[in-house]
Amino acid sequence: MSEAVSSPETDGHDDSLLRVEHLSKFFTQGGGLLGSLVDQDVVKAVDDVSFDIRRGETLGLVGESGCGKSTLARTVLRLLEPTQGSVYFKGSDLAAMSGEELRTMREDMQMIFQDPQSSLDPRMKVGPIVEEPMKAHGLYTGEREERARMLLEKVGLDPQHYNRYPHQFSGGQRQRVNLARALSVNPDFIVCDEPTSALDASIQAQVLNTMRDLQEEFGLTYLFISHDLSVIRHISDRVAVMYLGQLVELAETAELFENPEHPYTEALLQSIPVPDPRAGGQRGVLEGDVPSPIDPPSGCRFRTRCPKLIAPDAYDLTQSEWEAVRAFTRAVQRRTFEAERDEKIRQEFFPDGLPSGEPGDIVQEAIEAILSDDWEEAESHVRESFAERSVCAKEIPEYEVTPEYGTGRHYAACHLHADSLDETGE
Ligand SMILES: Nc1ncnc2c1ncn2[C@@H]1O[C@H](COP(=O)(O)OP(=O)(O)OP(=O)(O)O)[C@@H](O)[C@H]1O
Repeated sequence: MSEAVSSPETDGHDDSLLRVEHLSKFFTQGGGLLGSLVDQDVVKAVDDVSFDIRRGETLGLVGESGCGKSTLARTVLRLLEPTQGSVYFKGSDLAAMSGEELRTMREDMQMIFQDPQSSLDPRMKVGPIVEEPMKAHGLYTGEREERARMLLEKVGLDPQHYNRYPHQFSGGQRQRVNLARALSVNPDFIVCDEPTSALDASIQAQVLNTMRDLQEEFGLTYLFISHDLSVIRHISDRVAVMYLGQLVELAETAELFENPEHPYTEALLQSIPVPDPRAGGQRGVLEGDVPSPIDPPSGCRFRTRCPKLIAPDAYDLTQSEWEAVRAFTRAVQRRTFEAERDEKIRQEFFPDGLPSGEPGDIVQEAIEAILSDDWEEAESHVRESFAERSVCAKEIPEYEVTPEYGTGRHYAACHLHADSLDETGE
């Protein structure tokens, strides 16, 4: 099992601006009539996440809705108290900071949200909106208006717009106002949470380009969150992929897109809509629902949806036998076929015959349970006998693989890389 240093990219680069170590954020919800602790559910929104962000880079964070991206961002900024773990910003542990120290540090860490409409006070003119953080931090006294006008121009607006109200701007322009506002206190680090998701594609590209120009001019470092892989590819130097509260892959952008090493990343990439569907782009490769973060799967969290689940060592199955067993197991779990004759089920899933020995007996018993309409029995039998005996269910994967593109490190949390030379945690 890996140790603290083994998680992705936490090897303390000298140029790290931010280092996140084993960070977790759990929420408790529910509770019985008497609010008893026993009945409360613990939502593991972020669970043991480690990475670093280097000065001047953009780290993209991508994953499906609900995987914990926003919670991670807020916990990194300590807008939410971490349940466990540490965040080092410029080498200092944010958790150990007092109120005043944290306040000063916050000047350097700003956040931009998705919906520019709701984050701008409709009753305030944009000039004072941009000046607000300067006031709050007691900065640039006597020169705030001048600075606000300068920043409006830098983000691509007219300095004369200083006296306009938010409703007089388009969505893209409002997001530019937000950018100016975030920049007003001269931060080093900006967390951008889906900043362009509410915008049309062409406007989105313009705002992203402005963000890149500003990054260069002001020496900014971004953590850029999006569920949209094309946006992530456009803006990021490195990309972290998140699934069910954990990072599953982290690599330089070209490496991640050209050489994805985690089945979840592969599935995400294959589900990007292709401009011409007749060109043969695959769709719908991500089967099934994301499990609940209250009771996530053991071992690899993606295993319950993984098309590459590894065969249990306990059985001596050929690759094609295992593929048939795996397809049967998934179909039983999802009840995607009719309970008809024994022969018909065998024909559909095992046209070359059942595997010999114990695995074959298990499949036969599951088929019999299905024919007696006891799907639950069949489901638990195949789950306990196959899925839960896989290394994917038994061990948490943490590996480093050799990159094909670039020179950066490539972290891939998948047991398929157990043979990889650079296994972490040794
Ligand atoms: N305050 C809270 N109390 C309980 N559960 C929460 C709370 N905030 C978030 N969650 C849960 O934590 C998980 C992660 O949510 P989060 O909003 O961080 O995901 P996300 O990846 O940012 O999703 P989206 O892209 O939809 O914003 C979800 O299951 C969510 O329901």
